Amino acid sequence: MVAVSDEDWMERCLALAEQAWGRTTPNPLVGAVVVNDGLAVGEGFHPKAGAPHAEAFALRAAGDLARGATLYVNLEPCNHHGRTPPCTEAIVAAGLQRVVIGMVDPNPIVSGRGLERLRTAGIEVSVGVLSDRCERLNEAFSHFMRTGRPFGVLKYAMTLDGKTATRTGHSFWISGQAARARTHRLRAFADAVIVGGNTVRLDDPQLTVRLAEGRNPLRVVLSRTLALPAEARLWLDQTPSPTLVFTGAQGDPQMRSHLERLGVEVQVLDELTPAAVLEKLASYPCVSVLWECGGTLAWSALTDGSVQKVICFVAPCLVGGAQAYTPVAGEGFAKMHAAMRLERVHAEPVGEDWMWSGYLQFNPRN
Ligand SMILES: Nc1nc(O)c(N)c(N[C@@H]2O[C@H](COP(=O)(O)O)[C@@H](O)[C@H]2O)n1
Ligand SMILES: [Zn+2]
Repeated sequence: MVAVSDEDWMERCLALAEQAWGRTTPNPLVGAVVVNDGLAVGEGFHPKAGAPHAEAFALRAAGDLARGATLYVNLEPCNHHGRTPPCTEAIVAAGLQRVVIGMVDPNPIVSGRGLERLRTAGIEVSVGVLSDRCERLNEAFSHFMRTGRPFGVLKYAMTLDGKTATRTGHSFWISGQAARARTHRLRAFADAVIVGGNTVRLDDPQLTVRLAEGRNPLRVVLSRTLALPAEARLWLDQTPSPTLVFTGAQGDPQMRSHLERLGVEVQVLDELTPAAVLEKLASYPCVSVLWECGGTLAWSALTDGSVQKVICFVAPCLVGGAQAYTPVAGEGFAKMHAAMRLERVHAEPVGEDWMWSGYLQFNPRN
């Protein structure tokens, strides 16, 4: 690879890190490159939690050529004994001259200590190369580290007249193949995909990754009453990944027994709210969740701080009808000035559709 600037090498780190997309939970996505005399002499990425860190792979590949070289890595090297030894010690021992870092590690047991250790050893350290891209790649990890709660992404597809189904509830398919493949890539990253009982009744979804590379997420259903179909693909086929149902005290006991007989775990919460569900999922650990639910649950998740990012696919078609199927329903606001506004908004074409994404403005849980 011909690369000349720090940014180019950091770009390579990001590409390496992405090779473990969806496989590192609860750890971040990290890639590293050792560059000696303008040439990459060692590369690596963190493949999964418990495995060596990206820096360890890159240093191992570089061997003696690491001496006097520069290490590029998108996250601050760790300086703690976790499941693996501290990368800072390996970097010092390998005799690197310079370390270029994309972002400081938000993990409080690392944050800043890795930089300090390297500088104390006389290594030149530069921080913040392609920092926006590095932060975005590990936005879920950063949120989880800061708040202890999973990063929530609300994803939906709608027609140009703002509907998520026709007046009869038919919704296959709103968006085209490319947008659906993009959704599957989001699923491959999320630790859990969450829907409500209505979505199970209406769509009988599988919530698996079929149009992209990657592993299947935990499949989660929220249902206050457990008024659910006895036969649904989420319970009849649990080979792709387990299904977990959350209900409240008024959940139908017969349906609960039926689901449990099929091997579905049912958890009863005193208060069935999106925030309470995320609190439970945090301990799995789920670092990120994808809300693929209908409008009523989407409203609850948005208003109780369980969504940090919104991704909306807009399909160039119109279906008319009343307001039955809208992406966000619930009580709604009375005045426009109360609207939840997104920041860092981005729009791009995906096949014949457009994908809009943005982040919810400050909320104590964001
Ligand atoms: N810089 C860096 N490179 C990697 O490849 C990493 N996986 C990390 N992770 C940091 O270390 C923590 C995990 O440590 P163990 O794998 O359990 O030893 C993780 O929370 C990050 O802070 N960092
Ligand atoms: Zn490390």
